Amino acid sequence: MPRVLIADPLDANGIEILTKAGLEVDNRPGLKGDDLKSALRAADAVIARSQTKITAELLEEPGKLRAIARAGVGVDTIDVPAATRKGIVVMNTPGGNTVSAAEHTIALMMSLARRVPAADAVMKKGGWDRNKFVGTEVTGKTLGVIGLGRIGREVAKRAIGLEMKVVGYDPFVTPEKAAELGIKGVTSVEAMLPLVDFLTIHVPLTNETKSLLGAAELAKMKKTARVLNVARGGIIDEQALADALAAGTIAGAGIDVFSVEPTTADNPLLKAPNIVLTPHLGASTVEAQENVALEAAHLIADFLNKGIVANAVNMAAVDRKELDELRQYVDLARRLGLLHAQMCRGQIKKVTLTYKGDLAGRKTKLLTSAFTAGLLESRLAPGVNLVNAEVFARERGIEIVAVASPKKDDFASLMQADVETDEKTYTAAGTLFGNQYLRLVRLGHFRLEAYLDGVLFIFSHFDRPGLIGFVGTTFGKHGVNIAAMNLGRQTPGGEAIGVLNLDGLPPQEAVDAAAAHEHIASVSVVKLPPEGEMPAWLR
Ligand SMILES: NC(=O)c1ccc[n+]([C@@H]2O[C@H](COP(=O)([O-])OP(=O)(O)OC[C@H]3O[C@@H](n4cnc5c(N)ncnc54)[C@H](O)[C@@H]3O)[C@@H](O)[C@H]2O)c1
Ligand SMILES: O=C(O)CC[C@@H](O)C(=O)O
Repeated sequence: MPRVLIADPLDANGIEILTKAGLEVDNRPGLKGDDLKSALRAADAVIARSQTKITAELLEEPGKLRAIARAGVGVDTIDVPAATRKGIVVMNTPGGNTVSAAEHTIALMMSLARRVPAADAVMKKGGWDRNKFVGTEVTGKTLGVIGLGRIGREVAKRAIGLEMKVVGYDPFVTPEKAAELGIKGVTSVEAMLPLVDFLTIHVPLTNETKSLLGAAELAKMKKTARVLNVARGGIIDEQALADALAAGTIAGAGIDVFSVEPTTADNPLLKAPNIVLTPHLGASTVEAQENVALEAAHLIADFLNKGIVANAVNMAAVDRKELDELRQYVDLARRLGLLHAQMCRGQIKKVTLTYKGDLAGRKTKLLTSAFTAGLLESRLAPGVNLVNAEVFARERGIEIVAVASPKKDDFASLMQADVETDEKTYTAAGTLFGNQYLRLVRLGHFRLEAYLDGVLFIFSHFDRPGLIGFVGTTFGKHGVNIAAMNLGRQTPGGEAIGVLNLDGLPPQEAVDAAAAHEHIASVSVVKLPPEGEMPAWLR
């Protein structure tokens, strides 16, 4: 029974989905250090919220772990490159907490504008001061939104409802699209800074967005402006913000997220004036927690039970229907990769995969990954799969190019793989006969129809009478049975290729004896999985 570790508190409905899906649930939120490490190794999948940081160190020996689901949006709490290298798929649940995060942003804005938390604290200490807490209206004020994705747009929609003017910046949203949303698009953060009364940030934490708002940026804002961060700690430089608040060059801040969580006593924002703080509560509503828990549980159950990959941040999505339709082609792609790995001589530089005919319109990213996994799996330690194959190829300096060519030639669908090494370019192409039988239909410039399973003896030769008989007799002498034979040639008497499907691996003496024939130019023995045998990642 596959096991799922629940690393952070998860809504009970999510746990129920996992149990009903026949999965064993290891519900131990809050594990740390070695306990977390061993729980991760013993699990097939893990569901985490933002408290648990899944680091490269935790994934060093991943054991059985195959999937990580983030019950939330930001995957900055997971070392995605490390997970990818280990072949672990990382999925998230965007959308489930969008409304909650947007509403929390508005809550912080209104709290700041009307100084609600400060007044509340004074009253609870017995005070009654009606002059100290004079606020500001938001109506007619300008809100700047950095990041016009799901949450940024929901915040903008609510701000428009509050009769605010909204300006927005997002490099992936055109000014026309922004205008459709009632937002005035600007072309840079700098252009927005002097205009706004409130500024809110809704971008992921990346190398590019780290310290997006530092001392220089804060200095460009109005002294009366207030800033909000319900995205990620570190996007606003905390020391620079604390200094600006203390100097009064910024009027206030509402902050939900911090560079170190839980915050430590030395966080400068804890002592800053005019600031409203919440401990990463953007997604903490009954509704959001139920949404993300259900979504994460479904993602994991579908992945472990059916091989469906959805919302993955490190591989192409694969739905059930696509997987069923493409499974044979994925198998074909991997086998072509395995074939090339065993035939190619020299250092592999570049792979060009051409998807022809009907295949051109399909989800070929999956096939590209499968080919690459096949190409690398015999050369690397076990663990190469659809998730990490292309990363490994890139790291080895192998360029992978995929080309779609809808024009049909001899076959309705064809996958051709050209592998360029420092010695020559090797070509092989395959297709499915009757939509299920895998066939090798091109090798170099020869056409053939060979099986793509078991042991293949491939020999390029000159088409001469008696040569095929010689090869058959040679293998016969060594007790090797030939199950099938396929020949391709261009002209009678010219260059030709032979592919024999053997019932077992031929002894080296038989191979050497065949290779010694004066009209045989080269030989390769290729071992492929038996027909229908697929790796775990494809079953
Ligand atoms: N506080 C919380 O509890 C909480 C809850 C949910 C999400 N979040 C955070 O909010 C972030 C945004 O979530 P979302 O669902 O809106 O994500 P999203 O992917 O829908 O939107 C992010 C937007 O940021 C834009 N962007 C990226 N880099 C940018 C840059 N340098 N400048 C301007 N725009 C840039 C992208 O184009 C995208 O449109 C998440 O990454 C997550 O870290 C926090
Ligand atoms: O786990 C949480 O509650 C926070 C989630 C939030 O930060 C997110 O990125 O979705």
